[in-house]
Amino acid sequence: MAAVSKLLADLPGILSASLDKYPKTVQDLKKPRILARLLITFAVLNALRKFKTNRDSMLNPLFRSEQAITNRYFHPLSHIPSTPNIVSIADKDAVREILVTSDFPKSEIHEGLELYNQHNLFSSRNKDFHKNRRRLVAPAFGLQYLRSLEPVMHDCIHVLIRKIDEILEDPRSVKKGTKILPKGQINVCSFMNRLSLDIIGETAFGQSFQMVRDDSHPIPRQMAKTLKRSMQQTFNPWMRWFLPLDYSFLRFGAERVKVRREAGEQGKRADLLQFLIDAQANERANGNGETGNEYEDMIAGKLTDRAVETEAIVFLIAGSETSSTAMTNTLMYLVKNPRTLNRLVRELDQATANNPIGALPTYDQVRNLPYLTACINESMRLRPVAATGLPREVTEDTVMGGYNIPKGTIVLANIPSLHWNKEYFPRPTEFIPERWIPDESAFPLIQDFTFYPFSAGTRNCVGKNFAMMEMRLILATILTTYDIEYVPYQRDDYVQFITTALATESYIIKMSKRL
Ligand code: HEM
Repeated sequence: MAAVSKLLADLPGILSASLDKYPKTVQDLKKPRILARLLITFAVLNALRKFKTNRDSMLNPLFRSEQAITNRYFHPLSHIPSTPNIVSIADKDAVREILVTSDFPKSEIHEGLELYNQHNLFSSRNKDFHKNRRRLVAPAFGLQYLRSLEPVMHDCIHVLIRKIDEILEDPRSVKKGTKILPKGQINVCSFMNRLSLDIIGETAFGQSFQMVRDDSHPIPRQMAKTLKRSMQQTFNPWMRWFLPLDYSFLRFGAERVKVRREAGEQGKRADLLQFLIDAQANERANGNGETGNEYEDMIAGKLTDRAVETEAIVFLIAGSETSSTAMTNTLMYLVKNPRTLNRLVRELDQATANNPIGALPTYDQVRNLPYLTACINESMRLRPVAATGLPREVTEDTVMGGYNIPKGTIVLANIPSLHWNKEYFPRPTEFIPERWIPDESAFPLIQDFTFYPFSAGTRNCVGKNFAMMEMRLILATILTTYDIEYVPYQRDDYVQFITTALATESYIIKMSKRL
């Protein structure tokens, strides 16, 4: 202790000595000393605060004071070792082993998505918890239940069509402060993002964010900022000292659940939130509800009130940018490949030929269209949402692809490399939807376990059916309502924080109403 206090006392001198190499005046000499003192005070205060939060969360695993929610000084990755222990794997058999056969648990990095310091379906590494929670939540994404969401999705898509029409008519009718594009041009990246937020808002919280209409709801923006910053902090831990994370968007989830509960029988509607509330009520009625021991309830995956709020927020995080990026990418590949675009439009026109004017394509009309599915698959092959791969932790010494992998190693199922491997996908960088249609493909049949846009095994995407339904409905509507065309000279590179998105958050295409 004495040595530490001596070091602290000497530090300003040590720091300022290096800064003072060429002091000019007495004032110049003092400045670095003051700065050094300030920095040390700041560091000590933060260390104390971090220690306290750490201690609190160790004493109570469900530590959930307002401070823990809104200002997480303790980050689960703060003790990650600095030596690299990650192996990136793109061999199809090894990837299958990681995700399916051995079903290795998710890596520590996923804990960055723990909310209220509790496990949730996406973040948890605890297999028992995950099994129990997934059993409760998965039926919400069954095809039967999803069908009841079609009218909600249609309502949101109608708003999109109205908004696009408005902008095509008058390009200045965008939100104040947004760049006004030349007449006939639409930023589809922005609209796909806003539409998927509205849909998940409606289905997971019973309320659209009205992002398509107004683009001004604070919650999506605040959430995106926090998650982005959280990922930046994972790789640059020093940022935690200066930029605390703002988790106040969690309150939105809590408020929406409260509103729904208070509305009682009359407020019931068929959506994901109602499913969670009903599942909780069923568990309680069957005597399988919470025991009152918060920690045990969490590990057992019980649907506590907090769990209902958290899972709804998880749907918002996992189910918005993912679908919107996949749709933007598909539109981007289509405008760059007019022959493919024409063929898809023909398929959609045929499927919806009997629709009255203005009616949107229905799920029944689009769910089995081979070319539409092929185009979506091909775009997710070229640009998988998990662009940096899926990290898993090896729980015992193992041999994979002839290599010894010691316990504790992070194995990264490198999905993009797998998808771009010419052994599995000839002419891998080209957008060729025909490769997904066995009768038409010029290539050998696509092998099993080479395509993982939604991952695989126990941790595969629970929202896959939801996403496919949403993407089919939206793409079919856009392509049967508008002619679309490529706009040259724009960036289309992408970045990944939690999921993948276009770096510029913009992709512009020409649109005109079809006659
Ligand atoms: C095109 C759209 C989507 C893609 C490509 C996608 C992809 C993925 C992938 C690759 C994973 C595994 C992540 C990992 O192992 O680290 C995953 C998990 C998950 N996704 Fe999706 N997703 C999409 C849409 C959705 C939607 C719409 C929802 C919800 C409404 C959703 C909810 C989830 C959840 C809750 C998990 C965690 C499942 C578990 O661990 O049991 N996703 N998704």
